[in-house]
Amino acid sequence: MQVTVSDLTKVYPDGTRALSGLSIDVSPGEGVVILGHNGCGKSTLMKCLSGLERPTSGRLVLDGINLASASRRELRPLRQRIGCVFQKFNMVGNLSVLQNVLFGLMGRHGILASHALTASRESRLAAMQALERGGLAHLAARRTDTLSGGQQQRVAIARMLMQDVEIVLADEPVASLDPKAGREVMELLWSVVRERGMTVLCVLHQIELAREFGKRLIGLKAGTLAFDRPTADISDADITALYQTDTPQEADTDERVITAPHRAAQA
Ligand SMILES: Nc1ncnc2c1ncn2[C@@H]1O[C@H](COP(=O)(O)OP(=O)(O)OP(=O)(O)O)[C@@H](O)[C@H]1O
Repeated sequence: MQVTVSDLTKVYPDGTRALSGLSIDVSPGEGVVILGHNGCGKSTLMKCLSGLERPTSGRLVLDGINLASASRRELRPLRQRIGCVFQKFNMVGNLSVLQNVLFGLMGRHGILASHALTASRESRLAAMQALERGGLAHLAARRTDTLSGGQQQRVAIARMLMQDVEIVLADEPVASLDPKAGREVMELLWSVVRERGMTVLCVLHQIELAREFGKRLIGLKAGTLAFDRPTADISDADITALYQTDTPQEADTDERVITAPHRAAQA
C-alpha cells in the first residue's frame, strides 16, 4: 500500500504542535523505521496514519484515499487494511491465546466469526497456523496474561496476520521487552511483513535494531523531518544530532534510547 504524507500538521486542542509540515512517501512493500526523541511526534504520526487522530492540515493518502478528508464510509474498509502493533500488547488477558488471535477476524468478519465458540473450523485452523508462525501453537489454550511480554507481542503479530492487512504500523513494538525478546519480536515482525509484501512503518528507540531492520530511516525532530535516507547513508553523527534537543526533559534523559554514539554524546 502506498503511503503519501504531504505537509502534515497536527496541533492538539490544547495548542501543542506535534507535527509541522511533515512530508514522507513510502512505497508499497517498503519497510521504514522512524526514530526521534521523546515527544517529537512519532506516535502522533502513527495515530494520524491509523485514523485515531485527524490531522489539523495537510494530506495523508493511503492507497489513493486522503484520510484527512475521507468520509466514515471510505475510512472503515481502509482501516481494515491497516494493522497496528503497539508497545502495549492490547490483549484480553483473561482469555486464551487462541481467542485473542481469532479477534483479528473481528473487523472484517464480525463477532461470531471471531469468537472461539462460534468460529469456523477454517478460522480456527488459520489462527493455529498464525500462532505456529510465531512459534506459539503449544500455548494456544493458555490464558494470555500468563505469557511473557515477548510471547504476548508475538500473539499480537499472529492476531495481525489474521486481519490480513496490507500495511503495518508498529509503534515501539519492543519497547517493553528485554534485548533478546525484542530482537525475536523484530525478526518475527519483519519476516512476516516481508513474506506477505506488506508496507511497514515502525517506530523504534533501539538504534541497533533500527539499523539492522530498516532499509530506510526517517528521523523526526520537533515534529519536522530531520532526515529520510537509506540506512547505509545515516551516520552516527546524524543519530547523535537527532537526539540532541534544547529540552532536557526529552531525549537527553531518555533511558530507552540505546545507542553507543548517543551515550558518548551525553558523557
Ligand atoms: N492528546 C494529546 N493532547 C495534547 N498533546 C498531546 C497529545 N498527544 C501527544 N501530545 C503531545 O504532542 C507531542 C508529540 O507527542 P507524541 O506522543 O507524538 O511523541 P513521540 O515522539 O511518540 O514520543 P515518545 O517517544 O515519548 O513516545 C508531545 O509534546 C506530546 O506531549
